[in-house]
Amino acid sequence: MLFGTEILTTAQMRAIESDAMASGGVSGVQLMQRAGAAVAGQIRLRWPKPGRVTVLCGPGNNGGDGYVIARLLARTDWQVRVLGMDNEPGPDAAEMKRCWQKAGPILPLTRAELRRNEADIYVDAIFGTGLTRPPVGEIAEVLDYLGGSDGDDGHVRQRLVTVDCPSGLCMDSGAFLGKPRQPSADDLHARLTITFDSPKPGHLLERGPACCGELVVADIGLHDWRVRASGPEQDHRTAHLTAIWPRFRVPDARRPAAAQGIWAEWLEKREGSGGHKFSHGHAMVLAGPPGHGGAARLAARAALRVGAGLVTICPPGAAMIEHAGPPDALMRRAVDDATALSDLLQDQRIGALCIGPGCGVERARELLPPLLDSGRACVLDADALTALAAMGWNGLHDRCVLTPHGGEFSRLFPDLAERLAARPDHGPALSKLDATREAARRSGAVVLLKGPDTVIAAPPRRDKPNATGHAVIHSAFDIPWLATAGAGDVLAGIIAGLLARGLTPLTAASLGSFLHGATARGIGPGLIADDLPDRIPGAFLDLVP
Ligand SMILES: NC(=O)C1=CN([C@@H]2O[C@H](COP(=O)(O)OP(=O)(O)OC[C@H]3O[C@@H](n4cnc5c(N)ncnc54)[C@H](O)[C@@H]3O)[C@@H](O)[C@H]2O)[C@@H](O)CC1
Ligand SMILES: [K+]
Repeated sequence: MLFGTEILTTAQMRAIESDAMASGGVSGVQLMQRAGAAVAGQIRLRWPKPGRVTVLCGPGNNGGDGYVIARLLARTDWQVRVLGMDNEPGPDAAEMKRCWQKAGPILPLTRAELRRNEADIYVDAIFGTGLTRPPVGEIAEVLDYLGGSDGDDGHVRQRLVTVDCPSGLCMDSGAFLGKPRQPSADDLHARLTITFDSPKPGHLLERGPACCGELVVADIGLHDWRVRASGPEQDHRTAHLTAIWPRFRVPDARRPAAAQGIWAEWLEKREGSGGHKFSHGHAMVLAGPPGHGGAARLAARAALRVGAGLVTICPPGAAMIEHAGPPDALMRRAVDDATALSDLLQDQRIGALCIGPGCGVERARELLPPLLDSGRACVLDADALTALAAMGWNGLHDRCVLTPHGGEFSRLFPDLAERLAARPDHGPALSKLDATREAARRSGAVVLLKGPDTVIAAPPRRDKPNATGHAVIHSAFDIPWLATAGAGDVLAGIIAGLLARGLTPLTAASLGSFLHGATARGIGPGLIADDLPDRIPGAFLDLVP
């Protein structure tokens, strides 16, 4: 099992809220008051001197939160203007609206009204998890204004606090409904977003991280119902979705840092597991023809650095000379063809293989059948993925980890990539998470779709083919310098090394992705892939609590 912060889809969040309310343990109004109080509290924490705030309230419960925020800020000497809609919301929001109306008026939610008076802070409580279609008309104009389409880019951005998410953002996918999926200059950017109970996928994927600004996850007392909903008998409902993201604030008890110590334990070489090098696993990296050895060597070095007991690099005989240099700890063995690989794999101590980096597509195509037949844990990257796109899924199994970047993913799963790139016209939009899960289901392998929002998905369990497998989002928007030649080869090697050490494929891929990111964070801008393997030990040390 992997440790991180649990994420909830919007459907899961709604189900937990319904359970909580149905139990009689908490009412909808109480939840709304806690949500509003959490946002008002964050505003007062960051802007201790009361000023002018404009609260924009939408037609549903997100708007209900807005009315609570307005009331609480008005009590603490803020000058509050509320812009709202002339509609009758659900009972909880209606009650909060009436409470606000005892304190002040509701002005029309229009761009003209919004522009009439400048504010120190704008609170976007227009849409949250209930967004189902692209905003249009007057609301779209209000959102465009907040996004800076008047040419005053950054004018509102630094003063925008969003409730649950920037309105228009689909919280399941991180896409803006009705807009292209690429970044756009008038996307709504917040300085601060406060969400409730758990992050949602849209906070971590696509436009979410850039547009939410700082994300605070506020506890509104749903813990007991979330835990119940993720129990083993309910596992179709929640859990199965984990975030690894070092930059957002969650209630103390759920900090990923608490889990990092457990990871460190897994990585530590211990007496109890046997002092012999073979007891820490033997990984093999299949290298390619002369002139292409660098990528495989990066992978092999990384596999050594994550603690595999032995790592052997296996180029064709003609390329052996290229691998004569350091590291001296690396073993070398020629593998010329499929027969040679089959023979070598008779050695049961070889626990994991990495194929793809610098391998050459033809060679990968030749070596894949015996490798897959052996049933060994393996990482298929780069040229192996190109070979696989032509060969189909035959022979793949749940000990395989596929590590495509976006381009490789679209060669392997063209229909999914096409749907993922399409402009979403209703919510929830197909997410990178959905697409990666579907890819894992189709291929029967663990799929790691790379990006600043890496998604790792396991295939469904054999005994539950219709359930979704566990998935992990590793958010790395803060380390753009990791997008550099060879970084993917290092990641493939890290995962192969962790597989050799006996970690499950999903854990090896997720922890590998985390270690890769943590190492890059420690290096900073200017990083080249060669720097990464040798800095992995430093990242290990940081894991120790
Ligand atoms: N359910 C609960 O108990 C809680 C909900 N909370 C808040 O409630 C929010 C969810 O509330 P809702 O489910 O009411 O959803 P929203 O408040 O996000 O909005 C839903 C309303 O907007 C309409 N709508 C959707 N897309 C539209 C569009 N493009 N143009 C115009 N109208 C559109 C829907 O038909 C619905 O009436 C959360 O994001 C959170 O802020 C919090 O108060 C915590 C407790
Ligand atoms: K909002």
